[in-house]
Amino acid sequence: MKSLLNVKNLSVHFMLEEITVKAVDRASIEVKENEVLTLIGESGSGKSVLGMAILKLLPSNIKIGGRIDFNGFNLLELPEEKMKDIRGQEIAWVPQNPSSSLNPVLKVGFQIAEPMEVHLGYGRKTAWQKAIDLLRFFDIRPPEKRAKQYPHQYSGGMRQRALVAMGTSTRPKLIIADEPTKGVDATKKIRVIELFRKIRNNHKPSLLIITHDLPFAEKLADRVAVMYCGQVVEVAKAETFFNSPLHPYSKALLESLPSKGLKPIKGLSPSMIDPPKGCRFRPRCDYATDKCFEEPPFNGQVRCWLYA
Ligand SMILES: Nc1ncnc2c1ncn2[C@@H]1O[C@H](COP(=O)(O)OP(=O)(O)OP(=O)(O)O)[C@@H](O)[C@H]1O
Ligand code: NI
Repeated sequence: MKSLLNVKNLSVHFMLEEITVKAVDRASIEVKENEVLTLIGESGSGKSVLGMAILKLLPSNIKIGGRIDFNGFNLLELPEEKMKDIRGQEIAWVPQNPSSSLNPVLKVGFQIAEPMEVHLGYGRKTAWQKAIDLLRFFDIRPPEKRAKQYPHQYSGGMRQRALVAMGTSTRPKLIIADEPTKGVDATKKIRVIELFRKIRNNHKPSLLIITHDLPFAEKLADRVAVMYCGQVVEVAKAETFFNSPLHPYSKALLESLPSKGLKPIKGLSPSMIDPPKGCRFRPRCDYATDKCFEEPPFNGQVRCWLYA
């Protein structure tokens, strides 16, 4: 499969008054055409920052390094003008909180139709009709009536599906979804899974799904990338990963699942201001040796001296 997105050695540092938060540190991920990559890891490991960096949605007090190649361009070098087109048409961002991401004073149908008018050049009527088709596709019924309603008239699940409809209306090549199961109860989670499967079968985009919900990731992923303290520590095929993870952190993460014994990971997440030297998981790792005070190598799959 051809590569669509290639994030190489990306670093994102928040420059605060007295401190620097190294939220992402030389992270590399690749998303191929028509594949689903899930980015997993504990809260605060830098997943959302990495996702937002791709769309350049971060505040200005950051220092950013590395490159983000998308479809032949390094996004970090693209002017804001061009980034707007990319955001409107080629890469969709489905944010974490559907409630605050829809405009409360605009009809949902309009919010779905507008990007198609702006970016695909559709006339108002055609765009409205397409918005209704999309609402139907995403099971928001009756679509004609729902299109004329405002976000507060929708349930939480419907708002999330409407946001996805909005993000996918221009048939982007890449969809980045941040924690799509956050706040979704177990019975409704299956619908979110179906939703992404449907998008995938329909217009065959690539998906980057950011989540700390491992069972959810397992149901959708072709490949998995694991983040720990701002770094990507393992990348693997989903099936291989969920059966036999390599990195000690990945192993611990899977063992902490209810289905695998609910064994909590010992110790605390390290600081991103002053991360541990060498391997960042070393202070919590059962396999650590003196070697681990040195920066672990990355052989393309796992960042750990055990596999060097
Ligand atoms: N605007 C900001 N200014 C300073 N630090 C920030 C900012 N945004 C995020 N951070 C820090 O960057 C780090 C990574 O945050 P991020 O939101 O990417 O984590 P995450 O892996 O997405 O976690 P979660 O699963 O909780 O969403 C955290 O330490 C966070 O406090
Ligand atoms: Ni996040």
